[in-house]
Amino acid sequence: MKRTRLIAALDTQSLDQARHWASALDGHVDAIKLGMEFTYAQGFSALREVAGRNPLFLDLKLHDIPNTVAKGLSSLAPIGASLLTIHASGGTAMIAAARQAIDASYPPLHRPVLLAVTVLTSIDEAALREIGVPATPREQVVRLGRLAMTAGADGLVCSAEEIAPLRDALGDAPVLVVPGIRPAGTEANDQKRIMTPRQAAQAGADWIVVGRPITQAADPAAAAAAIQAELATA
Ligand SMILES: O=C(O)c1cc(=O)[nH]c(=O)n1[C@@H]1O[C@H](COP(=O)(O)O)[C@@H](O)[C@H]1O
Repeated sequence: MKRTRLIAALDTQSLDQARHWASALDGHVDAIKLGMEFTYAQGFSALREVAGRNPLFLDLKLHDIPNTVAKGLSSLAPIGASLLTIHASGGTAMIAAARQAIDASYPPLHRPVLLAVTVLTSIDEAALREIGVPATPREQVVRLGRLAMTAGADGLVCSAEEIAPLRDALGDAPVLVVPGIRPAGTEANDQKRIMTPRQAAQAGADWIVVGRPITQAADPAAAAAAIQAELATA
């Protein structure tokens, strides 16, 4: 069975903090995720420095009209990210424009994995209803996942609860990236749809994304190593 890989989400505004975490985690994680908190505070030039030799997951969750998303993605090409995010709820035209922009702007051997975020892991059924979506998270994730893959995404961001229904609906094709991961005994924080690293690996996640359970641990490297051990024995 394929190995589930670990992405550490380094959510901070501080360059020193991000550098410190990245160096402590070197060799313990398979990729580094930097998102809007870090990028808005430190700018794009700091991204590569922090990721170092690790693959960079640049998580900016683009969601706009198709032309703006396409041009935004082509502006990101020089950074050389390995994974990028857009919101699946931007719809077919936006996702197709993102696909075209990636194919046109990135060298074929260095194309990032284009991930469509389905339903955020901080959203539950009540929150979906509040925004006018009369579906369970699982139903909505499968609906958006199918739409996004048909429109040209390479993969999907979902919670571990939706891995099995997505595999049933779409097979092995989508790269599944799974946040909302909480090792046993850690705080949920603002996450609603959570599972342990082991559960996500057993369900078939390609990558798990872990932020605070690593970065807020007394020893982040030890926390990451413990998660890797859990993945290896899942
Ligand atoms: O796209 C993401 O990475 C993402 C999607 C999602 O649905 N939920 C989610 O938590 N994330 C990101 O994954 C990370 C989770 O962080 P922790 O909750 O601290 O483990 C954060 O950086 C979020 O921005």
